[in-house]
Amino acid sequence: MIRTVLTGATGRMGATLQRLVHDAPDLELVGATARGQAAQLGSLGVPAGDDLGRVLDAARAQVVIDFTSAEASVTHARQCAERGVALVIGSTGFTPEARAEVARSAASIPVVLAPNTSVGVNVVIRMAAELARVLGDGYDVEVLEAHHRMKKDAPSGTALKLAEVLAAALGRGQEDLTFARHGQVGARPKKEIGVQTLRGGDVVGEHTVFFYGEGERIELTHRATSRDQFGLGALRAARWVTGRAPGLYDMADVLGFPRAT
Ligand SMILES: NC(=O)C1=CN([C@@H]2O[C@H](COP(=O)(O)OP(=O)(O)OC[C@H]3O[C@@H](n4cnc5c(N)ncnc54)[C@H](OP(=O)(O)O)[C@@H]3O)[C@@H](O)[C@H]2O)C=CC1
Ligand SMILES: O=C(O)C1=N[C@H](C(=O)O)C[C@H](O)C1
Repeated sequence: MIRTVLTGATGRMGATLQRLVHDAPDLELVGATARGQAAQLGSLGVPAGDDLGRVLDAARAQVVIDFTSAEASVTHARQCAERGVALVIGSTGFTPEARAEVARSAASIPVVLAPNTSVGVNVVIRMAAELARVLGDGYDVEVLEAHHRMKKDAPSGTALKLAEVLAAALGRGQEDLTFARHGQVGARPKKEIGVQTLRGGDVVGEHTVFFYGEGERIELTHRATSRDQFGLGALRAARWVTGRAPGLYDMADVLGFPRAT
């Protein structure tokens, strides 16, 4: 049994993961954390609280699954590194500096950092890169994402990953990404990759890549209708990362895909 700790266990993903770990034959929940609502975790019967370090000291964990926030995940990565515990991070909203801090922790433990743990989305990311390579510069590329009204970061981590992978496939850079348009923006620069955000209701997560050509367009869409696929992918990542060599990995590594970027 893989001894597993969940951070953010009271959250939307945390609640999903509690159920999935409970149902998994090869994973055992040995600890849990939350922030303001940590008192709710008492009924789990495992070490719990608002401090991952203390929970890890009591739990003899092998892996932590972390869906909280980028800020919290940086601290969690440091706490795991200090104790030699493997880590799966699903949190999004990382600044380049926060990501670099996680990479520093990953020098001493294995870390999977994945803005989207659904297998389907990762297949779409791969297909999007392939389409971009085949279609080349003759098509205008736009990424559209939609999420529930409670989501804090924008654009989604998945949309950013798609944009990064598309830019790499087309030989473009960060300077070609445009995150919003308003006012007299002028004609669309040929190399621009637009990333647009919608927020509302209970949308679990939707991403579309548009390739707009002359007289045709191609749309590649993933729609999540439940959080279970994110959770099942995170469990797959937890099994894969436990016992690995230190390093910063992503879902492409977990799924055995060649790295897109
Ligand atoms: N990789 C993927 O496939 C997916 C990624 N996500 C990402 O996962 C993250 C969480 O999403 P979601 O579950 O919807 O968010 P929620 O707001 O529902 O849950 C966040 C959880 O994290 C806890 N938390 C926040 N800050 C801290 C902290 N400093 N220390 C400990 N616990 C903390 C909260 O505790 P409390 O409630 O007590 O404050 C809560 O339990 C987001 O970044 C989201 O974008 C979401 C879905 C899929
Ligand atoms: O916050 C969410 O809900 C989600 N966040 C991830 C992201 O930012 O890409 C993944 C998923 O679409 C749900």
